[in-house]
Amino acid sequence: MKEKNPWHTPVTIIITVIGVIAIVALVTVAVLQNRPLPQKYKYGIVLDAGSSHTALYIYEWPAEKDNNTGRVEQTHFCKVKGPGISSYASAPVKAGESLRLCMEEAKQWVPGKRHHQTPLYLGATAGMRLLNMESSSASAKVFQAVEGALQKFPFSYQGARILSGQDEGAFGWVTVNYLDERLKQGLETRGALDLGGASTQISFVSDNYDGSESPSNSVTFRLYGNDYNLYTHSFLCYGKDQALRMTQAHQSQAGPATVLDPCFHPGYTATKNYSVLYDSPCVSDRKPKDAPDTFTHIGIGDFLQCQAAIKSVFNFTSCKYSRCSFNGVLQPLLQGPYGAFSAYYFVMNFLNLTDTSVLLEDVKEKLKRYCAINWDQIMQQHPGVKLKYLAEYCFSGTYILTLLTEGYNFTSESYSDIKFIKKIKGSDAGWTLGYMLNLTNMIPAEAPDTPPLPHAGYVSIVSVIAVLLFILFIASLHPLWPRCSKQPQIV
Ligand SMILES: Nc1nc2c(ncn2[C@@H]2O[C@H](COP(=O)(O)OP(=O)(O)OP(=O)(O)O)[C@@H](O)[C@H]2O)c(=O)[nH]1
Ligand SMILES: [Ca+2]
Repeated sequence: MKEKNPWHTPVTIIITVIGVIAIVALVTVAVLQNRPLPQKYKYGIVLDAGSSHTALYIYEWPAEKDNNTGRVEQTHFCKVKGPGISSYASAPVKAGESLRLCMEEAKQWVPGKRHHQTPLYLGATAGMRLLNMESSSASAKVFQAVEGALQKFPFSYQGARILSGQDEGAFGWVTVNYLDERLKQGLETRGALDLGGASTQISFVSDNYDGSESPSNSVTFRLYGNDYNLYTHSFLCYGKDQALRMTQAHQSQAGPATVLDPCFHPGYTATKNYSVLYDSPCVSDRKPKDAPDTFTHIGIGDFLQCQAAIKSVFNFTSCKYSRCSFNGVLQPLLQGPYGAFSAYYFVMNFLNLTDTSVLLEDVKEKLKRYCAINWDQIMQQHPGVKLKYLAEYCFSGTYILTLLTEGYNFTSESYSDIKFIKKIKGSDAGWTLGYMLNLTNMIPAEAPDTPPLPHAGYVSIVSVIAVLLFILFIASLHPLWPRCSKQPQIV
Protein backbone atom coordinates (compact mmCIF):
# COMPACT_ATOMS: atom_id res chain seq x y z
CA MET A 1 0.00 0.00 0.00
CA LYS A 2 1.19 3.55 -0.88
CA GLU A 3 2.35 5.39 2.21
CA LYS A 4 0.39 8.57 2.87
CA ASN A 5 2.48 11.77 2.67
CA PRO A 6 2.17 13.34 6.15
CA TRP A 7 2.55 16.85 4.56
CA HIS A 8 -0.69 16.45 2.77
CA THR A 9 -2.94 15.94 5.72
CA PRO A 10 -5.70 18.54 6.06
CA VAL A 11 -4.24 19.64 9.39
CA THR A 12 -0.85 20.57 7.87
CA ILE A 13 -2.51 22.36 4.99
CA ILE A 14 -4.53 24.44 7.44
CA ILE A 15 -1.41 25.15 9.52
CA THR A 16 0.50 26.16 6.42
CA VAL A 17 -2.26 28.54 5.33
CA ILE A 18 -2.49 30.05 8.82
CA GLY A 19 1.31 30.43 8.88
CA VAL A 20 1.38 32.24 5.55
CA ILE A 21 -1.44 34.54 6.69
CA ALA A 22 0.48 35.19 9.93
CA ILE A 23 3.63 36.18 8.04
CA VAL A 24 1.72 38.45 5.70
CA ALA A 25 -0.10 40.00 8.68
CA LEU A 26 3.14 40.53 10.64
CA VAL A 27 4.95 42.15 7.73
CA THR A 28 1.93 44.32 6.93
CA VAL A 29 1.70 45.51 10.52
CA ALA A 30 5.43 46.27 10.55
CA VAL A 31 5.18 48.20 7.30
CA LEU A 32 2.08 50.14 8.32
CA GLN A 33 3.32 50.95 11.80
CA ASN A 34 6.48 52.65 10.60
CA ARG A 35 5.39 53.87 7.21
CA PRO A 36 5.87 57.64 6.79
CA LEU A 37 2.55 59.42 6.43
CA PRO A 38 1.82 60.90 3.02
CA GLN A 39 4.18 63.91 2.72
CA LYS A 40 2.67 67.20 3.80
CA TYR A 41 4.84 70.28 3.80
CA LYS A 42 5.08 73.44 5.81
CA TYR A 43 6.49 76.66 4.42
CA GLY A 44 8.32 79.76 5.54
CA ILE A 45 9.10 82.94 3.60
CA VAL A 46 12.03 85.28 4.23
CA LEU A 47 12.64 88.57 2.45
CA ASP A 48 16.30 89.59 2.40
CA ALA A 49 16.18 93.36 2.12
CA GLY A 50 19.83 93.97 1.22
CA SER A 51 21.53 97.24 0.36
CA SER A 52 21.64 96.52 -3.37
CA HIS A 53 18.42 94.57 -3.82
CA THR A 54 15.71 92.53 -2.10
CA ALA A 55 15.28 88.80 -2.60
CA LEU A 56 12.49 86.48 -1.50
CA TYR A 57 13.18 82.92 -0.38
CA ILE A 58 10.60 80.20 0.19
CA TYR A 59 11.58 77.25 2.36
CA GLU A 60 9.70 74.01 2.88
CA TRP A 61 9.99 71.06 5.22
CA PRO A 62 7.94 67.93 5.94
CA ALA A 63 5.10 68.92 8.25
CA GLU A 64 5.63 66.18 10.84
CA LYS A 65 9.39 66.68 11.06
CA ASP A 66 9.63 70.24 12.34
CA ASN A 67 12.22 69.24 14.87
CA ASN A 68 14.27 67.05 12.65
CA THR A 69 17.43 68.09 10.97
CA GLY A 70 18.82 68.94 7.59
CA ARG A 71 15.33 68.80 6.11
CA VAL A 72 14.49 72.44 5.42
CA GLU A 73 15.06 73.26 1.78
CA GLN A 74 14.78 76.32 -0.39
CA THR A 75 12.04 75.74 -2.97
CA HIS A 76 11.83 79.12 -4.61
CA PHE A 77 13.82 82.30 -5.04
CA CYS A 78 12.55 85.60 -6.45
CA LYS A 79 14.76 88.62 -7.08
CA VAL A 80 12.82 91.85 -6.58
CA LYS A 81 13.18 94.23 -9.51
CA GLY A 82 14.88 97.51 -8.73
CA PRO A 83 17.24 98.62 -5.96
CA GLY A 84 17.24 97.79 -2.24
CA ILE A 85 14.48 99.24 -0.03
CA SER A 86 16.86 101.80 1.50
CA SER A 87 17.10 103.49 -1.92
CA TYR A 88 13.41 104.43 -1.69
CA ALA A 89 13.93 106.84 1.21
CA SER A 90 12.51 109.73 -0.84
CA ALA A 91 9.52 107.67 -2.09
CA PRO A 92 8.82 105.04 0.61
CA VAL A 93 5.55 103.80 -0.91
CA LYS A 94 7.52 102.52 -3.88
CA ALA A 95 9.58 100.34 -1.54
CA GLY A 96 6.40 98.48 -0.63
CA GLU A 97 5.16 98.33 -4.21
CA SER A 98 8.47 96.90 -5.41
CA LEU A 99 7.83 93.71 -3.42
CA ARG A 100 4.45 92.97 -4.99
CA LEU A 101 5.48 90.77 -7.91
CA CYS A 102 7.63 88.46 -5.82
CA MET A 103 4.90 88.25 -3.18
CA GLU A 104 2.37 87.28 -5.86
CA GLU A 105 4.78 84.55 -6.95
CA ALA A 106 4.98 83.35 -3.37
CA LYS A 107 1.19 82.96 -3.34
CA GLN A 108 1.52 80.57 -6.27
CA TRP A 109 4.34 78.58 -4.73
CA VAL A 110 2.77 78.02 -1.32
CA PRO A 111 -0.39 75.89 -1.47
CA GLY A 112 -3.50 77.99 -0.71
CA LYS A 113 -4.48 76.02 2.37
CA ARG A 114 -1.07 76.70 3.92
CA HIS A 115 -1.03 80.48 3.28
CA HIS A 116 -2.36 81.51 6.69
CA GLN A 117 0.07 79.41 8.68
CA THR A 118 3.13 80.33 6.60
CA PRO A 119 5.35 82.77 8.52
CA LEU A 120 6.64 85.73 6.54
CA TYR A 121 9.72 87.61 7.76
CA LEU A 122 11.57 90.60 6.37
CA GLY A 123 15.12 91.25 7.50
CA ALA A 124 16.98 94.33 6.36
CA THR A 125 20.75 94.60 6.42
CA ALA A 126 23.44 97.21 5.88
CA GLY A 127 21.55 99.52 3.48
CA MET A 128 18.86 100.13 6.09
CA ARG A 129 21.50 100.30 8.85
CA LEU A 130 23.12 103.16 6.96
CA LEU A 131 19.79 104.88 6.22
CA ASN A 132 18.84 104.56 9.87
CA MET A 133 22.14 106.23 10.83
CA GLU A 134 21.47 109.06 8.40
CA SER A 135 17.81 109.51 9.27
CA SER A 136 15.84 107.26 11.59
CA SER A 137 12.57 108.85 10.46
CA ALA A 138 13.34 108.07 6.82
CA SER A 139 14.07 104.43 7.69
CA ALA A 140 10.86 104.25 9.79
CA LYS A 141 8.84 105.47 6.79
CA VAL A 142 10.36 102.84 4.53
CA PHE A 143 9.50 100.13 7.08
CA GLN A 144 5.95 101.46 7.42
CA ALA A 145 5.41 101.27 3.67
CA VAL A 146 6.93 97.80 3.47
CA GLU A 147 4.81 96.54 6.38
CA GLY A 148 1.65 97.95 4.81
CA ALA A 149 2.41 96.16 1.55
CA LEU A 150 3.29 92.81 3.16
CA GLN A 151 0.24 92.74 5.43
CA LYS A 152 -2.00 92.72 2.35
CA PHE A 153 -0.88 89.19 1.60
CA PRO A 154 -2.50 86.14 3.20
CA PHE A 155 0.65 84.91 4.96
CA SER A 156 1.32 85.07 8.69
CA TYR A 157 3.32 88.29 8.75
CA GLN A 158 5.93 88.24 11.52
CA GLY A 159 7.38 91.73 11.14
CA ALA A 160 10.18 93.59 9.42
CA ARG A 161 13.35 94.55 11.20
CA ILE A 162 16.96 95.55 10.78
CA LEU A 163 19.28 92.69 11.64
CA SER A 164 22.32 93.55 13.71
CA GLY A 165 25.66 92.85 12.03
CA GLN A 166 26.17 90.11 14.63
CA ASP A 167 22.91 88.38 13.69
CA GLU A 168 23.71 88.67 10.01
CA GLY A 169 27.10 87.01 10.48
CA ALA A 170 25.86 84.34 12.89
CA PHE A 171 22.83 83.30 10.81
CA GLY A 172 25.00 83.04 7.69
CA TRP A 173 27.22 80.65 9.63
CA VAL A 174 24.20 78.65 10.85
CA THR A 175 22.88 78.35 7.27
CA VAL A 176 26.15 77.03 5.86
CA ASN A 177 26.70 74.51 8.63
CA TYR A 178 23.06 73.40 8.74
CA LEU A 179 23.00 72.71 5.00
CA ASP A 180 26.31 70.86 5.25
CA GLU A 181 24.78 68.80 8.07
CA ARG A 182 27.81 69.65 10.17
CA LEU A 183 25.71 70.78 13.15
CA LYS A 184 23.58 67.67 13.33
CA GLN A 185 26.59 65.41 13.08
CA GLY A 186 28.71 67.47 15.47
CA LEU A 187 31.47 67.80 12.83
CA GLU A 188 34.08 70.54 12.59
CA THR A 189 32.22 73.64 11.40
CA ARG A 190 32.88 75.81 8.37
CA GLY A 191 33.50 79.55 8.76
CA ALA A 192 31.24 81.90 6.79
CA LEU A 193 32.43 84.83 4.69
CA ASP A 194 29.67 87.05 3.31
CA LEU A 195 30.40 90.01 1.05
CA GLY A 196 27.38 92.26 0.52
CA GLY A 197 27.04 95.63 -1.13
CA ALA A 198 27.30 97.71 2.06
CA SER A 199 28.76 95.40 4.71
CA THR A 200 30.82 92.24 4.98
CA GLN A 201 30.75 89.52 7.63
CA ILE A 202 33.29 87.01 8.90
CA SER A 203 32.19 84.27 11.31
CA PHE A 204 34.05 81.19 12.50
CA VAL A 205 34.75 78.94 15.45
CA SER A 206 38.32 79.08 16.69
CA ASP A 207 39.71 76.87 19.46
CA ASN A 208 41.72 79.74 20.95
CA TYR A 209 38.69 82.02 21.26
CA ASP A 210 36.48 82.00 24.35
CA GLY A 211 34.58 85.23 23.71
CA SER A 212 35.75 87.05 26.84
CA GLU A 213 38.14 89.42 25.01
CA SER A 214 35.35 91.05 23.04
CA PRO A 215 31.81 89.99 23.99
CA SER A 216 30.32 91.97 21.11
CA ASN A 217 32.13 89.63 18.72
CA SER A 218 30.85 86.42 20.20
CA VAL A 219 27.66 84.48 19.88
CA THR A 220 27.07 81.24 21.73
CA PHE A 221 24.76 78.49 20.54
CA ARG A 222 23.71 75.12 21.81
CA LEU A 223 22.58 73.12 18.79
CA TYR A 224 21.82 69.40 18.66
CA GLY A 225 23.55 68.91 21.99
CA ASN A 226 26.77 70.74 21.06
CA ASP A 227 27.98 74.10 22.37
CA TYR A 228 29.47 76.57 19.90
CA ASN A 229 31.31 79.74 20.72
CA LEU A 230 31.26 81.67 17.49
CA TYR A 231 33.45 84.64 16.60
CA THR A 232 31.64 87.03 14.27
CA HIS A 233 32.14 90.54 12.98
CA SER A 234 30.31 92.68 10.47
CA PHE A 235 32.25 95.55 8.90
CA LEU A 236 29.78 98.27 7.96
CA CYS A 237 30.90 100.16 4.82
CA TYR A 238 33.15 97.28 3.73
CA GLY A 239 30.63 95.67 1.38
CA LYS A 240 31.90 95.96 -2.18
CA ASP A 241 29.80 98.99 -3.24
CA GLN A 242 30.67 101.07 -0.20
CA ALA A 243 34.31 99.94 -0.33
CA LEU A 244 34.43 101.18 -3.93
CA ARG A 245 33.07 104.55 -2.79
CA MET A 246 35.66 104.73 -0.01
CA THR A 247 38.48 103.84 -2.40
CA GLN A 248 37.33 106.39 -4.97
CA ALA A 249 36.80 109.00 -2.26
CA HIS A 250 40.38 108.39 -1.14
CA GLN A 251 41.58 108.90 -4.71
CA SER A 252 39.61 112.09 -5.18
CA GLN A 253 40.11 113.72 -1.81
CA ALA A 254 41.44 116.92 -3.35
CA GLY A 255 38.39 117.15 -5.62
CA PRO A 256 40.17 117.10 -8.97
CA ALA A 257 38.30 117.33 -12.29
CA THR A 258 39.96 114.11 -13.45
CA VAL A 259 40.46 110.95 -11.37
CA LEU A 260 42.91 108.34 -12.71
CA ASP A 261 41.72 105.04 -11.28
CA PRO A 262 44.00 101.94 -11.25
CA CYS A 263 41.00 99.72 -10.39
CA PHE A 264 39.26 100.34 -13.73
CA HIS A 265 40.37 99.10 -17.14
CA PRO A 266 42.55 101.28 -19.38
CA GLY A 267 40.31 103.03 -21.90
CA TYR A 268 37.41 103.29 -19.42
CA THR A 269 36.08 106.85 -19.11
CA ALA A 270 32.91 108.15 -17.49
CA THR A 271 31.67 111.42 -16.12
CA LYS A 272 30.65 111.07 -12.49
CA ASN A 273 29.04 113.31 -9.95
CA TYR A 274 30.84 114.23 -6.73
CA SER A 275 27.58 114.54 -4.83
CA VAL A 276 26.55 111.01 -5.88
CA LEU A 277 29.96 109.58 -4.91
CA TYR A 278 29.84 111.19 -1.46
CA ASP A 279 26.16 110.46 -0.80
CA SER A 280 26.70 107.84 1.91
CA PRO A 281 27.59 107.99 5.60
CA CYS A 282 30.61 105.81 4.74
CA VAL A 283 32.29 108.75 2.95
CA SER A 284 30.17 111.87 3.51
CA ASP A 285 32.58 113.35 6.08
CA ARG A 286 35.40 113.27 3.53
CA LYS A 287 33.65 115.27 0.83
CA PRO A 288 36.11 117.78 -0.64
CA LYS A 289 35.09 121.40 -0.04
CA ASP A 290 35.78 123.14 -3.32
CA ALA A 291 35.20 120.26 -5.71
CA PRO A 292 33.49 120.81 -9.05
CA ASP A 293 30.11 119.09 -9.57
CA THR A 294 31.50 116.36 -11.77
CA PHE A 295 34.76 114.58 -12.42
CA THR A 296 36.04 112.46 -15.29
CA HIS A 297 36.71 108.93 -14.08
CA ILE A 298 39.53 107.40 -16.15
CA GLY A 299 40.73 103.81 -15.81
CA ILE A 300 44.42 102.90 -15.91
CA GLY A 301 44.12 99.18 -15.03
CA ASP A 302 47.00 98.61 -12.61
CA PHE A 303 46.43 95.81 -10.10
CA LEU A 304 49.28 96.75 -7.73
CA GLN A 305 48.30 100.40 -7.58
CA CYS A 306 44.67 99.37 -7.14
CA GLN A 307 45.64 97.13 -4.24
CA ALA A 308 47.58 100.02 -2.66
CA ALA A 309 44.54 102.32 -3.04
CA ILE A 310 42.26 99.70 -1.45
CA LYS A 311 44.71 99.15 1.43
CA SER A 312 44.35 102.82 2.29
CA VAL A 313 40.75 102.23 3.41
CA PHE A 314 41.88 99.73 6.04
CA ASN A 315 43.31 101.03 9.29
CA PHE A 316 46.05 98.84 10.77
CA THR A 317 47.49 101.28 13.30
CA SER A 318 45.90 100.29 16.59
CA CYS A 319 44.79 97.06 18.22
CA LYS A 320 43.90 96.73 21.88
CA TYR A 321 43.31 92.98 21.65
CA SER A 322 45.67 90.03 21.36
CA ARG A 323 45.29 90.25 17.56
CA CYS A 324 43.19 92.24 15.13
CA SER A 325 42.01 92.12 11.56
CA PHE A 326 41.73 95.85 10.78
CA ASN A 327 40.17 99.02 12.21
CA GLY A 328 41.10 97.80 15.71
CA VAL A 329 38.68 94.85 15.53
CA LEU A 330 39.54 91.65 17.36
CA GLN A 331 40.03 88.57 15.22
CA PRO A 332 41.15 85.25 16.67
CA LEU A 333 43.47 82.95 14.74
CA LEU A 334 41.84 81.74 11.55
CA GLN A 335 40.66 78.17 11.65
CA GLY A 336 39.40 76.55 8.44
CA PRO A 337 37.53 75.52 6.35
CA TYR A 338 35.54 78.52 5.06
CA GLY A 339 32.63 79.08 2.72
CA ALA A 340 32.65 82.46 0.92
CA PHE A 341 29.35 83.48 -0.67
CA SER A 342 27.27 86.34 -2.16
CA ALA A 343 29.60 88.84 -3.90
CA TYR A 344 32.66 86.67 -3.11
CA TYR A 345 31.06 84.08 -5.36
CA PHE A 346 29.60 86.40 -8.05
CA VAL A 347 32.95 88.09 -8.60
CA MET A 348 35.33 85.14 -8.33
CA ASN A 349 33.03 83.03 -10.49
CA PHE A 350 32.96 85.68 -13.21
CA LEU A 351 36.75 85.95 -13.07
CA ASN A 352 37.14 82.15 -13.19
CA LEU A 353 39.02 82.29 -9.92
CA THR A 354 36.90 80.04 -7.70
CA ASP A 355 39.51 77.27 -7.75
CA THR A 356 41.43 77.88 -4.53
CA SER A 357 43.83 75.03 -5.17
CA VAL A 358 45.48 77.49 -7.58
CA LEU A 359 48.34 79.26 -5.78
CA LEU A 360 47.39 82.67 -4.39
CA GLU A 361 50.33 84.18 -6.27
CA ASP A 362 48.93 82.81 -9.54
CA VAL A 363 45.46 84.15 -8.72
CA LYS A 364 46.98 87.61 -8.22
CA GLU A 365 48.90 87.27 -11.47
CA LYS A 366 45.72 86.38 -13.38
CA LEU A 367 43.87 89.32 -11.90
CA LYS A 368 46.77 91.62 -12.71
CA ARG A 369 46.53 90.58 -16.35
CA TYR A 370 42.73 90.94 -16.33
CA CYS A 371 42.84 94.48 -14.93
CA ALA A 372 45.32 95.53 -17.64
CA ILE A 373 42.98 94.48 -20.49
CA ASN A 374 41.54 97.39 -22.44
CA TRP A 375 37.92 98.29 -21.64
CA ASP A 376 36.82 97.98 -25.29
CA GLN A 377 38.16 94.46 -25.40
CA ILE A 378 36.44 93.55 -22.12
CA MET A 379 33.10 94.76 -23.50
CA GLN A 380 33.63 92.80 -26.70
CA GLN A 381 34.49 89.63 -24.79
CA HIS A 382 31.43 89.85 -22.55
CA PRO A 383 28.42 90.99 -24.53
CA GLY A 384 25.21 90.97 -22.51
CA VAL A 385 26.90 91.44 -19.12
CA LYS A 386 25.53 94.41 -17.17
CA LEU A 387 28.06 97.21 -17.84
CA LYS A 388 28.07 98.40 -14.24
CA TYR A 389 29.11 94.93 -13.03
CA LEU A 390 31.55 94.50 -15.92
CA ALA A 391 33.34 97.79 -15.24
CA GLU A 392 33.78 96.88 -11.58
CA TYR A 393 35.13 93.30 -11.68
CA CYS A 394 38.76 94.44 -11.63
CA PHE A 395 38.09 96.52 -8.52
CA SER A 396 35.89 93.83 -6.94
CA GLY A 397 38.42 91.02 -7.50
CA THR A 398 41.25 93.15 -6.14
CA TYR A 399 39.11 94.17 -3.17
CA ILE A 400 38.28 90.54 -2.36
CA LEU A 401 41.94 89.46 -2.42
CA THR A 402 42.99 92.50 -0.38
CA LEU A 403 40.23 92.02 2.20
CA LEU A 404 41.04 88.33 2.59
CA THR A 405 44.83 88.63 2.78
CA GLU A 406 45.56 92.07 4.24
CA GLY A 407 42.29 92.45 6.15
CA TYR A 408 41.59 88.98 7.54
CA ASN A 409 45.16 87.66 7.31
CA PHE A 410 44.59 84.68 5.04
CA THR A 411 47.98 83.45 3.86
CA SER A 412 49.03 81.67 0.67
CA GLU A 413 48.46 78.49 2.64
CA SER A 414 45.13 79.22 4.36
CA TYR A 415 43.69 80.73 1.18
CA SER A 416 43.13 77.18 -0.05
CA ASP A 417 40.81 76.56 2.95
CA ILE A 418 38.29 78.90 1.32
CA LYS A 419 35.59 77.55 -0.97
CA PHE A 420 33.66 80.06 -3.06
CA ILE A 421 30.07 78.87 -2.99
CA LYS A 422 26.64 79.98 -4.12
CA LYS A 423 24.40 77.12 -3.12
CA ILE A 424 24.63 74.10 -0.85
CA LYS A 425 22.33 71.21 -1.82
CA GLY A 426 20.02 73.53 -3.75
CA SER A 427 19.67 76.24 -1.08
CA ASP A 428 21.45 79.59 -1.31
CA ALA A 429 24.18 80.33 1.20
CA GLY A 430 23.21 83.49 3.13
CA TRP A 431 21.70 84.54 6.45
CA THR A 432 18.03 83.99 5.55
CA LEU A 433 17.73 80.25 6.22
CA GLY A 434 19.55 80.49 9.56
CA TYR A 435 17.30 83.40 10.51
CA MET A 436 14.15 81.42 9.79
CA LEU A 437 15.43 78.26 11.52
CA ASN A 438 16.10 80.36 14.60
CA LEU A 439 12.77 82.17 14.64
CA THR A 440 10.78 78.99 14.12
CA ASN A 441 12.85 77.08 16.71
CA MET A 442 13.66 74.52 14.10
CA ILE A 443 17.09 73.59 15.45
CA PRO A 444 16.74 71.90 18.83
CA ALA A 445 19.30 72.60 21.55
CA GLU A 446 19.55 68.89 22.29
CA ALA A 447 20.07 66.08 19.81
CA PRO A 448 16.64 64.74 18.79
CA ASP A 449 15.76 61.15 19.72
CA THR A 450 16.25 59.24 16.55
CA PRO A 451 14.97 55.67 16.17
CA PRO A 452 17.89 53.24 16.48
CA LEU A 453 16.91 51.75 13.13
CA PRO A 454 15.50 53.27 9.98
CA HIS A 455 12.06 52.15 8.86
CA ALA A 456 13.37 49.61 6.34
CA GLY A 457 15.49 48.05 9.08
CA TYR A 458 12.41 47.37 11.24
CA VAL A 459 10.53 45.80 8.37
CA SER A 460 13.40 43.48 7.46
CA ILE A 461 14.02 42.36 11.03
CA VAL A 462 10.33 41.62 11.71
CA SER A 463 10.05 39.73 8.41
CA VAL A 464 13.12 37.58 9.09
CA ILE A 465 11.93 36.76 12.61
CA ALA A 466 8.44 35.88 11.32
CA VAL A 467 9.85 33.54 8.66
CA LEU A 468 12.17 31.86 11.17
CA LEU A 469 9.33 31.37 13.66
CA PHE A 470 7.16 29.89 10.97
CA ILE A 471 9.86 27.48 9.81
CA LEU A 472 10.46 26.40 13.38
CA PHE A 473 6.75 25.98 13.93
CA ILE A 474 6.27 23.84 10.81
CA ALA A 475 9.39 21.88 11.57
CA SER A 476 8.08 21.03 15.02
CA LEU A 477 4.87 19.70 13.48
CA HIS A 478 6.58 17.58 10.82
CA PRO A 479 5.80 13.98 11.80
CA LEU A 480 9.06 12.59 10.36
CA TRP A 481 11.43 15.19 11.68
CA PRO A 482 12.34 13.78 15.09
CA ARG A 483 12.11 10.22 13.78
CA CYS A 484 14.48 10.72 10.89
CA SER A 485 17.43 10.72 13.19
CA LYS A 486 18.62 7.39 14.42
CA GLN A 487 16.29 6.14 17.16
CA PRO A 488 17.88 4.19 19.94
CA GLN A 489 16.99 0.55 19.28
CA ILE A 490 15.20 -1.27 22.04
CA VAL A 491 16.12 -4.83 21.80
N1 LIG B 1 28.40 90.37 -10.66
C1 LIG B 1 27.30 90.24 -9.98
N2 LIG B 1 27.15 91.00 -8.92
C2 LIG B 1 26.02 90.88 -8.23
C3 LIG B 1 25.00 89.95 -8.57
N3 LIG B 1 24.01 90.06 -7.68
C4 LIG B 1 24.40 91.02 -6.82
N4 LIG B 1 25.59 91.53 -7.16
C5 LIG B 1 26.37 92.58 -6.51
O1 LIG B 1 27.11 91.97 -5.46
C6 LIG B 1 27.13 92.81 -4.30
C7 LIG B 1 26.58 92.07 -3.16
O2 LIG B 1 25.28 91.66 -3.45
P1 LIG B 1 24.38 91.10 -2.29
O3 LIG B 1 25.09 90.05 -1.57
O4 LIG B 1 23.05 90.83 -2.84
O5 LIG B 1 24.36 92.41 -1.35
P2 LIG B 1 23.18 92.99 -0.47
O6 LIG B 1 22.59 91.87 0.29
O7 LIG B 1 22.26 93.77 -1.32
O8 LIG B 1 23.98 93.99 0.47
P3 LIG B 1 24.18 93.96 2.07
O9 LIG B 1 22.98 94.63 2.65
O10 LIG B 1 25.43 94.71 2.30
O11 LIG B 1 24.30 92.53 2.46
C8 LIG B 1 26.35 94.05 -4.69
O12 LIG B 1 27.30 94.99 -5.12
C9 LIG B 1 25.49 93.62 -5.86
O13 LIG B 1 25.25 94.68 -6.74
C10 LIG B 1 25.22 89.15 -9.71
O14 LIG B 1 24.41 88.31 -10.07
N5 LIG B 1 26.39 89.33 -10.38
CA1 LIG C 1 23.39 90.56 2.00
